[in-house]
Amino acid sequence: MANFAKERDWDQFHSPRNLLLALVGEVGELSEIFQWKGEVPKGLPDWKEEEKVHLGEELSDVLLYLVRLSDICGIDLGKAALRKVELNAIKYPASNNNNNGTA
Ligand SMILES: Nc1ccn([C@H]2C[C@H](O)[C@@H](COP(=O)(O)OP(=O)(O)OP(=O)(O)O)O2)c(=O)n1
Repeated sequence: MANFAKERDWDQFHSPRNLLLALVGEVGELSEIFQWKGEVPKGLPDWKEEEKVHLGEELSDVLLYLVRLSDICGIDLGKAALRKVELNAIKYPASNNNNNGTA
């Protein structure tokens, strides 16, 4: 993403705030795919191939803007995410199976 922006002289647009707004916009586009459908089964067995391709595109847009936002903010997202998984494991021990994550 850093190379992609540099090659197009887009660093000027990729400020933290702009990237956050772009990310939220793509989350909106992702939400539109599920809008009005009601609950859908895991694996989306009834979806057409083109709908799944579209879903993959919107998921990717969210991921790419998230990665770029993290980079531009000087956050090592891989490292931060692994640390967060460790923190989650401490907060929600596997032995405590009555805790569904809402407490
Ligand atoms: N200033 C920009 C514009 C685009 N992109 C990249 C990141 C996203 O992966 C994708 C977003 O492109 P679009 O804004 O064209 O959005 P869509 O692909 O969702 O197109 P549309 O909104 O027409 O569905 O391109 C980027 O990094 N910086």
